[in-house]
Amino acid sequence: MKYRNSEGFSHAQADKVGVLVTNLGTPDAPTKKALKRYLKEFLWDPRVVEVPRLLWWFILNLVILNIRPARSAAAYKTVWTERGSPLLFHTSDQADGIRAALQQKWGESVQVEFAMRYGNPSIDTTVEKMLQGGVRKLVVLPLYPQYCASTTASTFDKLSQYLQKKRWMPQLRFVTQYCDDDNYIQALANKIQAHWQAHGRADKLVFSYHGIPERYLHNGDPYHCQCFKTSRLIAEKLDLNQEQYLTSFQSRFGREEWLKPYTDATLKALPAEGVKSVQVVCPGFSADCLETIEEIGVENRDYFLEAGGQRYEYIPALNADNEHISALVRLIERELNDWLPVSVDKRRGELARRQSASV
Ligand SMILES: C=CC1=C(C)c2cc3[nH]c(cc4nc(cc5[nH]c(cc1n2)c(C)c5CCC(=O)O)C(CCC(=O)O)=C4C)c(C)c3C=C
Ligand SMILES: [Fe+2]
Ligand SMILES: [Fe+2]
Repeated sequence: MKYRNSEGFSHAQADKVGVLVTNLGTPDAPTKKALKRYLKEFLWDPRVVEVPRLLWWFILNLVILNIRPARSAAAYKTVWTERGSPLLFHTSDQADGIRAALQQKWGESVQVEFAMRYGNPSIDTTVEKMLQGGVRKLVVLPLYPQYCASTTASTFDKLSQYLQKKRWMPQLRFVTQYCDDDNYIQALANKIQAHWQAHGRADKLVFSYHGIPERYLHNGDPYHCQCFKTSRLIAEKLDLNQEQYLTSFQSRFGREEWLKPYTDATLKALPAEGVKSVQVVCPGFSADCLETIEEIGVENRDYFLEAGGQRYEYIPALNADNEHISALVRLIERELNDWLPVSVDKRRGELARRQSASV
């Protein structure tokens, strides 16, 4: 059979609205074997590495997958927790927070789940579960504030590949970016301000984003512009002038040129320019993960201090902070509003009004 049927479908089942939040994905364990599986899936995605397939097959399978898994596993071991990978448990907590807020308003008519683009829980199994549960309308929010083909569009590819196999696909809304969403910007500005209150200010605030090959920018990817926009909007909220902050790009991979300035080179150069203290924040990462905890929290700290810097602080990601959850909920509600019946709150209010009118 070509298409997958909706097994167990009953005409009496109530329709639901689904909310799927996604992130990149992470290995199942900090081991060489798990890393090999994860990196193979991730780096074989043509949205991530835009290199002719045959050439890339040889480089990936004969070189990278023989070297990188052991190195990456060692790095993942340093950030692994009792709850597993930080990216996984933060995303799970975010979904819990969003579910609690939405179900308080709309009850069981909303189903909230999270999934990962690579690895587990997969988009396929999660969406299948939602459709089985009666979800007929689906909002997808990839937790990438800035649009990038390598992340956002790749998530859409994976979802649509799955839906292509389904007989009955849901009505779909897909959030492609929220780099300038006022609630997200405000949440980040407040997080920085709270850090200043606890620790004082530094000479410079560094906004560090995950990099991509510079070639992708020249081919029309808006990611670079959206990163600069996010930095500018946060800086405006904080009343910072151009001397007080900068934007840079981290996590380079491979030999070609990536977006510049590079975070590591910048942090190595700043002390010689008289910048002795920095605070680094990563607005593109909605959850702390290997790239923030280890690369920014440890590796880049060493570069800065070894180059003569005196004080280095990493300001954590928004993770499952209340303000982040409310910002994401408001983002989702914008997509949901005309899909849902009157909310439980409104219904309760209406009932109370009717009861008091009849007394
Ligand atoms: C060609 C390679 C890569 C591109 C392009 C890329 C873009 C990109 N990635 C993120 C977010 C994350 N990346 C993470 C890890 C990670 N990224 C790459 C490579 C590319 N990323 C690799 C090989 C890895 C694995 C780690 C390693 O081996 O060094 C993570 C962390 C995942 C975790 O488990 O903690 C995130 C998050 C964005 C936003 C992005 C483009 C904008
Ligand atoms: Fe990455
Ligand atoms: Fe740009």
